[in-house]
Amino acid sequence: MFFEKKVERFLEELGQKAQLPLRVELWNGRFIELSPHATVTLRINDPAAARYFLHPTLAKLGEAYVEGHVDVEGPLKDIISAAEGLSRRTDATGQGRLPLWRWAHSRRMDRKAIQYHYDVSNDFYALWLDRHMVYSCAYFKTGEEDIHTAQEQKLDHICRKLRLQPGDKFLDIGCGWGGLIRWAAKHYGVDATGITLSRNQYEYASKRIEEEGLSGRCRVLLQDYRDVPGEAVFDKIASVGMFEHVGLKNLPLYFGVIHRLLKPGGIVLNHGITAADPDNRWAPWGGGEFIEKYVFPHGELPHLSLAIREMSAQRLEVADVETLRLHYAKTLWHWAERLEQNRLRAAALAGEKRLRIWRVYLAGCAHAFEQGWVTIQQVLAFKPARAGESPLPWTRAYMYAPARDAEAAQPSEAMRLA
Ligand SMILES: C[S@@+](CC[C@H](N)C(=O)[O-])C[C@H]1O[C@@H](n2cnc3c(N)ncnc32)[C@H](O)[C@@H]1O
Repeated sequence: MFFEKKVERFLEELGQKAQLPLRVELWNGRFIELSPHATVTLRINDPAAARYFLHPTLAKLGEAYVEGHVDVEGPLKDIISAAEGLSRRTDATGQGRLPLWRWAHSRRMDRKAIQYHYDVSNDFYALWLDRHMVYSCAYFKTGEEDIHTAQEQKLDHICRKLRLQPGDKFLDIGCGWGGLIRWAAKHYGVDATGITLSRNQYEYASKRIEEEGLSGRCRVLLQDYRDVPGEAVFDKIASVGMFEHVGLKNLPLYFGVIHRLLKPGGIVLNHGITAADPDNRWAPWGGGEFIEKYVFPHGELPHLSLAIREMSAQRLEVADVETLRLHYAKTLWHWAERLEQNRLRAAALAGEKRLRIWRVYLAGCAHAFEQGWVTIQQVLAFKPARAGESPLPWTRAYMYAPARDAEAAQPSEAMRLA
């Protein structure tokens, strides 16, 4: 009883101090209005759940919702802003924690983490991803495009940056449901191989490769990046939304594998989320803890400077960096809204708890990118062949060539000193 009163008082005080667009409905039917213009209703279902609100963080609030102790109604953006507002009351600075320990990232540990996130249900992912099932930041040219167009633009952007040519041996590390390998084989005439640790993705991608008549020049393997054999096998390598799973400890190993697999003069594009914090701190206000516990177990984000350092240490020469932070905020809002529109079906396919996790995660990450708590870059690099040569042209014009198939036929000249 004392506890319940304490929570009621805490929430009332909060209402006076913080202007949050929030109406709280308590387990006893009482309402506490935190603003005269509330757009979000938070229902606390039982007094025991009040413990989440004494020192709220994004992790605790997310957990209260995922475990069914609270329900929430209102526009997604307002819900996430209100959650941040509550967390700011607990900790004004919100500084994320330092990665004091580092996960071992053994093959077994990584496989289990990947299965947890990706082997949910292909139909569940199909409800809110685009028609190619691309599960990474899209590329917008106006910001008005739908998610299907923006993802196709992203696939082209990557293929052009890599200067894919007919006959190139192309590897996509962490290929997901195979969107990029199918696109590259179909439109750029490459021989494409994708690897993934998710059986669901492997089965889905294999089926679509066959259905689209790409067998023979496009394949997917169920394989860990550490186990791809050979040396100087590929002309071009992409890794898109995958290196977040590698772990800080294994970055030298990961970039070392890429260096081993690339032919001299070969090009790699590493597209991945990075920590905004230069010391690789987790996302603030408990956001990182929620992701670790419920979404991407053992994911770790390096700051861009560390990513570039580790690439360079493995003798990959960094040529170009593009930040896509707001592109990812927009992509995530698209996914979150599409999931909202399909909530009933999503719960039927993946279960109510998973739906709740994904609602928090998609809207929460959209907010995190919007606020600059995390960011994302495409880093283009190459394995130098000879001094005085680069496989890339003098200008960036090649990245924006108008027609993919025409460009593939007429590549621009690579840089070379006479
Ligand atoms: C966020 S998804 C991105 C998928 C795809 N690149 C896309 O853009 O749609 C991450 C991918 O990385 C793969 N992955 C993670 N760790 C891996 C590892 N150790 N070896 C191979 N693939 C891995 C997962 O299986 C998954 O396919």
